[in-house]
Amino acid sequence: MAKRIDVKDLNVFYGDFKAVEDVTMTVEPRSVTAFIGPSGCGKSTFLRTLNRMHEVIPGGRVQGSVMLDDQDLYASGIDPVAVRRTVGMVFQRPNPFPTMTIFDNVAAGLKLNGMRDKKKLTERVEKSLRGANLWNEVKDRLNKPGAGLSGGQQQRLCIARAIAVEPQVLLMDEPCSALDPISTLAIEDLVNELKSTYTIVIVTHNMQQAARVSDRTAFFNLAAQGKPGRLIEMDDTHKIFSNPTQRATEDYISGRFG
Ligand SMILES: Nc1ncnc2c1ncn2[C@@H]1O[C@H](COP(=O)(O)OP(=O)(O)OP(=O)(O)O)[C@@H](O)[C@H]1O
Repeated sequence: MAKRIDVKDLNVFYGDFKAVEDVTMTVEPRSVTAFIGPSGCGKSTFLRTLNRMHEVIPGGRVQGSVMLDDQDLYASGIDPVAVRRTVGMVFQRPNPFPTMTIFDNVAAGLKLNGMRDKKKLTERVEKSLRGANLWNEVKDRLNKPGAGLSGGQQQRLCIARAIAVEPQVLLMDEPCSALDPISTLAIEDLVNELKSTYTIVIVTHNMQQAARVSDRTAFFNLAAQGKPGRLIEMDDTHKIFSNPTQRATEDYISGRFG
């Protein structure tokens, strides 16, 4: 199910402003790739190009190609909504649909895709909640609002919602930044489990988190204020954190800037 992502010569714009320049990278299936780098270097912007979410921002456009296995996501005739189904996303702040029940939060995407059979819906909701390590905590209150859960539970609910529609890739944009350390560890454990099924890309400001959860790490940086962000170095995570090739990477991971 998991897919490989091949990005080639990607430039990303907001109107006339080039936010990210010339990124070429490969993300391997069934692995976790972390994006790190100082604030404003374009990690989130670049992440959103991987499921065509960038273009929902007025003026948002890209040049270059993003291949999911052998399909070019930006080829003419590709439906961006179908892309977002295949490449799911989890955001910084848990954002369950506040008035919906826990069950309906997970079932929403399935219903949108036309699944009506109650038994099938129930099975898929349970499977997704189990997959997100939330089932045991919520199985007795599926009909209560999602907004009544703790922050960490809400984020796992959002992960359950994302995996319910069976995506092949999961993009996570600082998924733990609003969570306490215990919930953060729960999400990290979950990421570790999910990578046997999905290709996962995670943006994080937390170096220890990148070192703990990822197989590969990509370091982005700005050449200067007002210049576009660039991919400086991408390698196995242990190599990036122990013996990076680029001076800027070493300075960043050792806390000398950023
Ligand atoms: N909606 C937008 N319209 C115009 N410019 C934007 C928009 N969103 C982001 N930018 C700009 O694009 C550049 C990259 O921003 P982005 O949020 O991708 O960086 P980031 O590395 O994810 O930062 P952070 O770590 O602080 O979240 C920045 O210069 C930012 O000001």
